[in-house]
Amino acid sequence: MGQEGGGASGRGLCHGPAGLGDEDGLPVASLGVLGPWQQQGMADSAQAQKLVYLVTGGCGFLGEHVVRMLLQQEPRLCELRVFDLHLGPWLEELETGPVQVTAIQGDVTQAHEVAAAVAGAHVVIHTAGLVDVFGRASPETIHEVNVQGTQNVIEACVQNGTRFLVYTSSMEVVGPNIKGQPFYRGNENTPYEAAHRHPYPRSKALAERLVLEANGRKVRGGLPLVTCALRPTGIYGEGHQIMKDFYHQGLRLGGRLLRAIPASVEHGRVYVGNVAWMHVLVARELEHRAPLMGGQVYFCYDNSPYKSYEDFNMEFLGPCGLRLVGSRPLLPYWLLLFLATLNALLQWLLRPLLLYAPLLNPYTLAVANTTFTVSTDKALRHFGYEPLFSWEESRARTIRWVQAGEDSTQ
Ligand SMILES: NC(=O)C1=CN([C@@H]2O[C@H](COP(=O)(O)OP(=O)(O)OC[C@H]3O[C@@H](n4cnc5c(N)ncnc54)[C@H](O)[C@@H]3O)[C@@H](O)[C@H]2O)C=CC1
Ligand SMILES: CC(C)CCC[C@@H](C)[C@H]1CC[C@H]2[C@@H]3[C@H](O)CC4=CC(=O)CC[C@]4(C)[C@H]3CC[C@]12C
Repeated sequence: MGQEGGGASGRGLCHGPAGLGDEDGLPVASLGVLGPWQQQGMADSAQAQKLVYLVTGGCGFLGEHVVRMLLQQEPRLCELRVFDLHLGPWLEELETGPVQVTAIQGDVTQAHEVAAAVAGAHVVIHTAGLVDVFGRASPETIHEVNVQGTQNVIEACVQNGTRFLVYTSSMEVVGPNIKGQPFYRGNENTPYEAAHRHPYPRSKALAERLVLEANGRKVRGGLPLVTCALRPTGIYGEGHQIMKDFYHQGLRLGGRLLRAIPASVEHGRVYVGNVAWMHVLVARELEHRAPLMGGQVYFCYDNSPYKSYEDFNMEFLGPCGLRLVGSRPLLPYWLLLFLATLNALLQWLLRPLLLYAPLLNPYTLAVANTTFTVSTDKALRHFGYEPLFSWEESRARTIRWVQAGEDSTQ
């Protein structure tokens, strides 16, 4: 991918918020996009293309779906900036079209890089984050990326006069909590003691609070910032690396996976396409429904069935030839907890020599073993959200992706 210095090209075509100018300074690459079907849609639309969107973490699992969804579903888009620490090769596939796609390699922990990327954007969708519950990164790094990075995004919006900020939070800001209390089909108002010790949920909770508290702050030009936070449950779909890991583990075990979690434990899951669609809708509606939506949180939900983590995965891995062995956990809980604790101890002992970060640790065991599901219609009531993909379609797409055996989401 070609890279340019200086400001993002194509910005001259779009008008920034309140006529603010752009800033320079980041390595950027401009890529035209839109397939023929989208070009047709644009031609049909009487709406002018005028909006500049920035998606941080736009090359991640969710971020890529948000980027593609915006290109398909946001006719007012003029420029789409994709900001990420690691730019994905799939960006190159995007063809020249009426929407300017600007790839920006940058780090959310670097305030000046974020400020340069935000300059001139109308809407920021902040999905970038360090998703680590396995002990790969230090607690300090997780805090820096998830909390300081979010603070940098907020300050950049304020400095640049960008008024609309959508934050990808997580169900983890609520729970499961350290007491392992169940959250059974709860909604945004369900009382629950949110108490965290693990760096990831703690960082997401702090970052979410920063975003919500920033709602109403005056941005450059004097207008108020409008923010809201989306809380997905466990996301699945094309690009879900842990699903692929379980698939390969099952293949290594001769087509079998061994049940570890009771089937009665419900774990909330949501299809990535619907999470992306919810981000696009929120971003679109924030302007018109600011008094209602500003400072609000929304769980991300769809019609995916309530099941245990493993039984849910089998909806995809079963048709790919795997079998879940055992109607009850094959190992008693105390033994799993012992193994998880042993893994944590080994991780600590080996740290000076190598990174040992298996999927099973006391935290992941607790999350997988605690019922946490949501049932709400807040997003429908506030901004008309309905899942774009049915459960059948979400399932079929995910199965197709697992079977394809590649890492691309397409
Ligand atoms: N995967 C899941 O089940 C859930 C994820 N989330 C949230 O959704 C968001 C996206 O998560 P995923 O797509 O699953 O993770 P991901 O790891 O696939 O994507 C995160 C993206 O952020 C980028 N990034 C990380 N550090 C960065 C930095 N310092 N500067 C710029 N970019 C950086 C990464 O390169 C990556 O492309 C995260 O904020 C996460 O907390 C929320 C609920 C569930
Ligand atoms: C046999 C083991 C006990 C099974 C381990 C499964 C775990 C690796 C995963 C079970 C639940 C997952 C988490 C959950 O879906 C909620 C999440 C929300 C986020 O914001 C980030 C990801 C995650 C923490 C997710 C991570 C993997 C699990 C712990």
